[in-house]
Amino acid sequence: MNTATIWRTTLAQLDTTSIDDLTKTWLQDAHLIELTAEALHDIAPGAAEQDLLAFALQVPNDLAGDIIETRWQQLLEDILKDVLGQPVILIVRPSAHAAPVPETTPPIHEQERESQQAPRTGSQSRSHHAAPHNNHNNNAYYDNIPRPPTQSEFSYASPETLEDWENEQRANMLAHNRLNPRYTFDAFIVGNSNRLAHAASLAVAEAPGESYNPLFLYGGVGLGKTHLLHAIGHQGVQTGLAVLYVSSEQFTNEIVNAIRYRTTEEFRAKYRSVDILLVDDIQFIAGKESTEEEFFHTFNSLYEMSKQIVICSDRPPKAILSLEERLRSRFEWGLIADIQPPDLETRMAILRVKADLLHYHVPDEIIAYIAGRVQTNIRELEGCLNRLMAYQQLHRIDLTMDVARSAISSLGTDNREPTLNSLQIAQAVADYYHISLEAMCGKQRDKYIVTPRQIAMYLIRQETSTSLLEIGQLFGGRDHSTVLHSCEKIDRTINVNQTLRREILAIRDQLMRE
Ligand SMILES: Nc1ncnc2c1ncn2[C@@H]1O[C@H](COP(=O)(O)OP(=O)(O)OP(=O)(O)O)[C@@H](O)[C@H]1O
Repeated sequence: MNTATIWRTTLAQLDTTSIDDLTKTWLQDAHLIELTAEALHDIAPGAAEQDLLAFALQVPNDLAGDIIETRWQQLLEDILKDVLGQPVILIVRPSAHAAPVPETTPPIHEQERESQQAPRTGSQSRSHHAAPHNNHNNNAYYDNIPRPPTQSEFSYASPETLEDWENEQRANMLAHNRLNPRYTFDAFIVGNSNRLAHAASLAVAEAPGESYNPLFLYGGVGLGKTHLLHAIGHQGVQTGLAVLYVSSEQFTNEIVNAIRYRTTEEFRAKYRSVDILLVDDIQFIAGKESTEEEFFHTFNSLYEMSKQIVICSDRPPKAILSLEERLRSRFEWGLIADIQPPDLETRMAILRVKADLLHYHVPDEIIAYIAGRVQTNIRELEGCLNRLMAYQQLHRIDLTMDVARSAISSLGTDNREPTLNSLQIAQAVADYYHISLEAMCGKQRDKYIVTPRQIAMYLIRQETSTSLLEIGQLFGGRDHSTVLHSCEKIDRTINVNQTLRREILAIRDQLMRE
């Protein structure tokens, strides 16, 4: 895909409903430019060390740069990541600075002057450093790249300043809390795998600090923990609360910098002035002594003030081995809710919602096909849908099952195809209905044999590229029109017969597990 296509695909997937008209125009006029590793290294050395694809987004003017960077950068990076299947860093630059040539670092007093104009918050820091009119500050693109303390940070000590600063912090958090606008409760599909986590998150969002405090959510990669965290945040923001979302990595970087530049007062004030603190990937603080210590005090002071704390992790508190005992026990005070990998129906529902959000019409059988392919990571599931859309649009062809197969297998995600063959499917169907494979593939016409046979034909047609003729041969030498008729019959019936649909989903689920 060239960068123009990547950008077009990204724009197609951006839910523009919440974007104002002016920004939409800027985004339409923007150009995506791929950055070489060298250029990225000069702009953001810390980022260059990570395995990221880097792009500069050339936008029409400084104001566009400011707004897109502050409000939409994260979302654009997320979508680009989905489109490309790889983490992406996006550097927003107004056109005057668009060429991916790094600029030299300005004298330090210039940085100080800029820093004094707007106090830094965790949520703002990236945008502040990378402000488009001073691209040199992209050198400090990530918070973990130490920067010299500014005058405003050193002079921050008297209670009066603290109070002003706190008010400003709250206002900033409301305006720039970096919550992903797509991660709302409305956009979250509830199934058995995430019901408890969803209900608990909703309860916390409705009465922060009152129901479960802390709420500890855990589950595997890409299962919706961050989504729920943001959804709680959005609801808090809507009710005028100060919400702070932070990854434990950011928290660690901030505390390291605060210690280094003696700004721990500022750090503490920031974290203790929030109404809802949302911390992602808490497992990463384990074993980091100063971070754990600081988090312990932050936790206590928010808890004592009945402020809500929500924490996410990839494992339950007990399994975070090097975590200090006093923190572990605090994490267990409230409610611990897990998120399990979604079942096939939930995966299909998620895909349906995501496709609808993209205004992308995807036939049910293709939704089922993708949901069957990706079982444990919803991010990957979305990635497949995005790639399918890009593939179809690039080739300008109708979306058929064959197109879906080639799109997904050509992108290397369909790693099950070679191992899933007709015979396996037939065997799985026979096992499910407790009949013998021989009977199912034979001539018998009893109903208890005929229906499984038709289901097996239907599934083989869906899951493999076996031709109608070959399927017919497998099932006692039936001709291709009989096979086609059977497949069409099952296709029609599952739309009206819930039991049959569930049975087929269960067989498919079982097959994918094997
Ligand atoms: N139940 C769901 N309904 C709709 N979308 C979902 C659901 N669960 C996850 N997603 C989507 O899947 C993607 C990955 O989710 P998210 O980033 O929240 O996962 P995570 O559990 O935080 O992963 P990680 O451990 O990698 O941080 C997001 O785009 C999110 O919107």
